[in-house]
Amino acid sequence: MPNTAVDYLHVVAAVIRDATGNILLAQRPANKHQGGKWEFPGGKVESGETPQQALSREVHEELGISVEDAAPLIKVRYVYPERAVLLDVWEVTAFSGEAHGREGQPVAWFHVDQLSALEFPPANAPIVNAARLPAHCLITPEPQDSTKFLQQLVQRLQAGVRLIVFRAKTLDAAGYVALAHEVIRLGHSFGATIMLNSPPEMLVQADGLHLTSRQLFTESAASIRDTLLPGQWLSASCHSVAELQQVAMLGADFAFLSPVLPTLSHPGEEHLGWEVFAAMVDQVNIPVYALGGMDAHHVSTARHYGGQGIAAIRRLWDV
Ligand SMILES: Nc1nc2c([nH]c(=O)n2[C@H]2C[C@H](O)[C@@H](COP(=O)(O)OP(=O)(O)OP(=O)(O)O)O2)c(=O)[nH]1
Ligand SMILES: [Mg+2]
Repeated sequence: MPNTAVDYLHVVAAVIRDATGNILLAQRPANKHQGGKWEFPGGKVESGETPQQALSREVHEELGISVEDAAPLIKVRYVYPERAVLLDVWEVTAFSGEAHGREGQPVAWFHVDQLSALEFPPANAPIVNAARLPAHCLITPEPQDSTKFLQQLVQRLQAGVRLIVFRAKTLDAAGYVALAHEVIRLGHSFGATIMLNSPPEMLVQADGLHLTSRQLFTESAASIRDTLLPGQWLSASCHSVAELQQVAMLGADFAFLSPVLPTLSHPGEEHLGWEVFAAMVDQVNIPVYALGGMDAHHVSTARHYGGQGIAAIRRLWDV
């Protein structure tokens, strides 16, 4: 929860990707705060600078490259004993020049899967998650016919979907397990991350557990993180700041916040709108996907308002 009484030092940091998706990291000089650890290049915003100007300046000073395209990725507040920082993280998707450590610091390109094995400053866990997570998340619609469902799933995987919450409320336990087995097998053949709602016997093969907002305040939720294997993701659906804060408190890795826009399934229902979405996301340090009325075109808007990207059911399924 952001503590407004604290004076946060505004720091910009860059998740710089090359054409293959690898990420550029630098090692903090030993004599600096959090010295020796890997970091996303960046530094303090100087007075009179916009965050984007500070980002371009820091990246050029530290790496000798020019930022050509950048978009907000995540904001993280963290209170160290020595100082409180607001890490304002941008994704740099286009740059010119050859990156090198201009201040003598080691720099290296890493595959995203290598990131979780590196030592970062303690504030960085949500940034690493945001860097690893895609901008789109597919929540599966209720399966009517298993064969057709799996064919459509393969099409979505072929189209590039890499994060999927497999949800099926109408199947019985045996039906869910049987279909989950196939969803995991197909998803993994594309390198996709498959999240399940339940049940535990399938969870060992899946990449994580997704909680409904109703499950967030139950007794079992408090220790749910401990029931997962190392490296498995925990996520949840939210509709309020209280729920988002609970998700962060449970140690979850990401959340969905809905409904951001009017939906086809609940046309008359009240929705948050982008400004409220942004204000709510700003209260927590975890990646948040906008859900409700979203399609693939809303990704840059979602990022602009502080989101990780968009999550959708029908509009990512029936394309
Ligand atoms: N750049 C960067 N800073 C981070 C990360 N994680 C993290 O906790 N920090 C903290 C460490 C520092 O307290 C602060 C960045 O300040 P800094 O001293 O490196 O800033 P700077 O590059 O402007 O350095 P300087 O000119 O003052 O030497 O943010 C990260 O991933 N990247
Ligand atoms: Mg720096």
